[in-house]
Amino acid sequence: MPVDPLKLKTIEDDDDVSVADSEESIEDKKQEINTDFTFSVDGGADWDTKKYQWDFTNIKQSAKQGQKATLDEVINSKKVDLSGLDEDEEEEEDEEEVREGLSILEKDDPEDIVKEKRKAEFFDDTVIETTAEQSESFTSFSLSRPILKAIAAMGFVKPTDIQAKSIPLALQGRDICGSAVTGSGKTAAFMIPILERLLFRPRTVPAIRVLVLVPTRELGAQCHSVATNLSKFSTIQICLCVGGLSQKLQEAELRKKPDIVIATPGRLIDHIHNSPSFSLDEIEILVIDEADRILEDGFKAELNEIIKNTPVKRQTMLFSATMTDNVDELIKLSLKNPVRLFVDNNQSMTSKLVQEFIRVRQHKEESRPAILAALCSRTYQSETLIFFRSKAAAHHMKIVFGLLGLSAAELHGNLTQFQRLEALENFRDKKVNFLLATDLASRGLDISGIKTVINYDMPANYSVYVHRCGRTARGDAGGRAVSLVGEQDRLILKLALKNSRDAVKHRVVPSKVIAKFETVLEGLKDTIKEIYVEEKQEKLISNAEMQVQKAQNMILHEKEIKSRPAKVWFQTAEETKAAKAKPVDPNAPARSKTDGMSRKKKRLYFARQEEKKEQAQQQIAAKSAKSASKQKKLTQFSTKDSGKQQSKKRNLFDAEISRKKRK
Ligand SMILES: Nc1ncnc2c1ncn2[C@@H]1O[C@H](COP(=O)(O)OP(=O)(O)OP(=O)(O)O)[C@@H](O)[C@H]1O
Repeated sequence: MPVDPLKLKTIEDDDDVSVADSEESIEDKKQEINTDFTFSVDGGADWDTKKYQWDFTNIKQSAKQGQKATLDEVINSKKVDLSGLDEDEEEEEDEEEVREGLSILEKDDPEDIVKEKRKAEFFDDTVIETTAEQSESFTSFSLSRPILKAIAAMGFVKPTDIQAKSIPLALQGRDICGSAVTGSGKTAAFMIPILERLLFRPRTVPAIRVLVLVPTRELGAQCHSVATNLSKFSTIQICLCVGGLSQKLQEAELRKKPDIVIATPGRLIDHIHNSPSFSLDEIEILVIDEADRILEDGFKAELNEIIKNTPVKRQTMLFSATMTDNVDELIKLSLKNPVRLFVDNNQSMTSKLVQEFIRVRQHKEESRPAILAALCSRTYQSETLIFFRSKAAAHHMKIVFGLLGLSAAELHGNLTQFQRLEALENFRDKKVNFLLATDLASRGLDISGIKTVINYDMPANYSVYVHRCGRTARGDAGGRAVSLVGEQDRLILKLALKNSRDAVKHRVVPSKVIAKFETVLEGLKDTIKEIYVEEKQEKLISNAEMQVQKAQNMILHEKEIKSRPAKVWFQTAEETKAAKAKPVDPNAPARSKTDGMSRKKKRLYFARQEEKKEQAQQQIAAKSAKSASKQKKLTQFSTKDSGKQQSKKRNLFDAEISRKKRK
């Protein structure tokens, strides 16, 4: 297969690192290649004992700290005593199989056949077998010593499946669409071959050759940490360009032309337009991590702008646990003969994950805070990550948890970058037992030791559910995902059941326990109000202080400030607004019925669609039952039985979630 001759050399079997770059000085070479090192399979640790942990110490230094957190002090002074609340009632846990009746989710759309045909034409689906050696050791990829040494230092002994499959192809310069379950090592799957190829870069003229796009700042920081560790025995330079960190420092780093830039789309575009001399003209490898997220509507305009600025002749690699293979979405990335590497069934969960569901009845929606408080006080008391749909809900619960004496950090977009990184570190280092987060934390974050993920409310779609749950049960570790499921979440529940590999559980929090916690929370209402008032006052004071500081700066440095060039953004304010309102691409596929709907409306819409499908199926079943009864005229249904049928129809949700099979 002809591969585009990229400037970055592709490693062939007979290539030798020591003669690769005649321009490098002997000192450089010594630094890069330590010939004493030999890769040993016993040298590293396995999943459980691995040494590597991300480190944000340097990154935090360039993040603005913002106002000092006084909230914790206020909450602590108002804490309540919960002792005696969890005396007698034991939480029930019912094991059950709830998979029956899921056939309605089977695809029977004739359009699928056309789609499959297009995929077959678009992807290079030649089966690429991984050799036994490639699955057993990193040495089989002919990697250079500095890379092997770093891999060993990180405690990696054997490549994971996605690594074994993607490393040889990426080394050949092939375009890749890669998917494997959460926590399966996708970052190293693209970073190892990139670093290996960079060892062979021409050194005389520095250039930004690799761009890694990530959807969130935290994921960027984590990816930067992995790349820095994997390249620590080389001279490869890596720059992190994400929002919330000092733009000035980033500009200075970019001027030095680092080999790799890891960026979030917004900050990258800011640099393209506002940092003199920065461009993506020399990019030879583009990686889009969490690609399905970056291909979503929210990032569409930004992605188009970035792609427009990168050379067409490049290697492109896309990775995600829920990777799209929708050809329409991928075509605009001008992939060349891409290989589809779907290691697990795309959308599937790791087999180490236990999923539990707690039903929240429609008239009991307001019990969610009490259910969560009960779960976290009694059952999941540490190493628990809790997801909320909104920043306000996560923050509210942070106050509630504080008052209940449950140590928690919050992670969402209303915090400064410094606070966000610190929250992550505090949770990772077990300084707090709970992390209360929005979907900002749902993708990619790798925090070892998370035992439980709780979905306080279900996300808008199933792939977000997969990513949220994927924060636990990573690598070889086990984990549990506990979800509070309301009437409107039936579709996601069904998909979760359909795609789960093992039994799922139905957890019942005893109503007496919920009632007790409801009473406690009711008693806290006034205190919570007081805290909000204090918080608001604190914010007003700090805003006023900021204004004063700004005014002082203006007085002192007016000339310099006014002479700064005005910032440029690739869209006008109107265009940004319009982009949010309608698809930017005139050739984009027609809007789906749910486009523009709020998440709540979307969920209701999907639930209603599901209901309609079910009703249609039930009608068909009823019709065939009727015709069957006609043939056997003597058979009479008792009124009791038909009553049962009726109630079964009405309570299909009940049947799904609470059909019990005690073990
Ligand atoms: N070959 C390996 N051996 C042991 N540990 C590994 C190996 N490769 C990666 N890891 C570790 O596995 C963990 C998960 O890796 P990573 O975050 O890259 O997963 P991922 O597949 O990108 O997950 P997600 O889909 O959630 O983003 C990390 O802690 C990483 O250090």
